[in-house]
Amino acid sequence: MSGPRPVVLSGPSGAGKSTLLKRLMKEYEGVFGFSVSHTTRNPRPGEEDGKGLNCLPMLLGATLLPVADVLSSETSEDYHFVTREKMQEGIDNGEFIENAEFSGNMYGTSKSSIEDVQAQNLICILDVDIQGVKNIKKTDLNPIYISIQPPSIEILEKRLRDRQTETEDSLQKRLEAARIDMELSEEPGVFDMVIINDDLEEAYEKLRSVLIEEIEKVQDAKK
Ligand SMILES: Nc1ncnc2c1ncn2[C@@H]1O[C@H](COP(=O)(O)OP(=O)(O)OP(=O)(O)O)[C@@H](O)[C@H]1O
Ligand SMILES: Nc1nc2c(ncn2[C@@H]2O[C@H](COP(=O)(O)O)[C@@H](O)[C@H]2O)c(=O)[nH]1
Repeated sequence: MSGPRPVVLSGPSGAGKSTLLKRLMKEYEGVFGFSVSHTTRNPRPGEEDGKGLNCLPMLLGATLLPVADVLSSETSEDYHFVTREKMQEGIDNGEFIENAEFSGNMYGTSKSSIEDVQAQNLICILDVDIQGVKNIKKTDLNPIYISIQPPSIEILEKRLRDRQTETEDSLQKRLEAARIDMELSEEPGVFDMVIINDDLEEAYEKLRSVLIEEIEKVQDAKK
């Protein structure tokens, strides 16, 4: 796959990946494109099918999505919402670069979601769980791996509860997955950078600084 080096953002659900991403993509318009994943989970209020944070208006099927609409979305990085049958069919047909079961639902990155972004010479951002990280490491994608971590499991729980997107069952599953994720993120060599998202400004600056070289390459290529 060609184009600028992709970026994999991982970390527990509720750690703040979407919040940081949204800000990054707003500051660097025309530099990043979001790889829109598939999932079998139900859409949250405000989420739309197939809407990704792309800094150019994005042609998805017949729908041209204005940047302003995408940036105003609370959750910001929507999915292709599909049934288990449809998702399994795509996996069996080799359409996915990686897929995983998370909190009782299937999630996966299709090859075409990455290719669509790379075709525009944008930095492709993938937001995946730790299983996705492990599976992407077996491919030739060669992304920059960044983990966003919460300051503690207690703060993570509060953020997830305050977000009001999860049932109690889903919240408990996410916290369980978060404990594993937090441990694995400490293993040397898994991530190029681990960012503790305590103070949002500080976390954002760290994210920006680790990506600035790649961002400038894309900006220079556009000149
Ligand atoms: N530094 C921070 N301080 C306080 N609250 C934060 C901070 N960063 C994010 N939040 C809040 O925490 C909640 C979870 O953040 P966000 O939705 O960005 O997490 P996420 O990692 O993208 O989760 P998921 O993987 O489930 O999509 C949001 O309500 C967000 O506003
Ligand atoms: N392995 C993959 N994980 C993914 C993908 N898309 C999202 N995710 C991760 O799922 C959880 C939950 O997301 P939510 O939107 O339901 O809160 C979160 O950790 C994401 O990083 C994917 O394509 N593959």
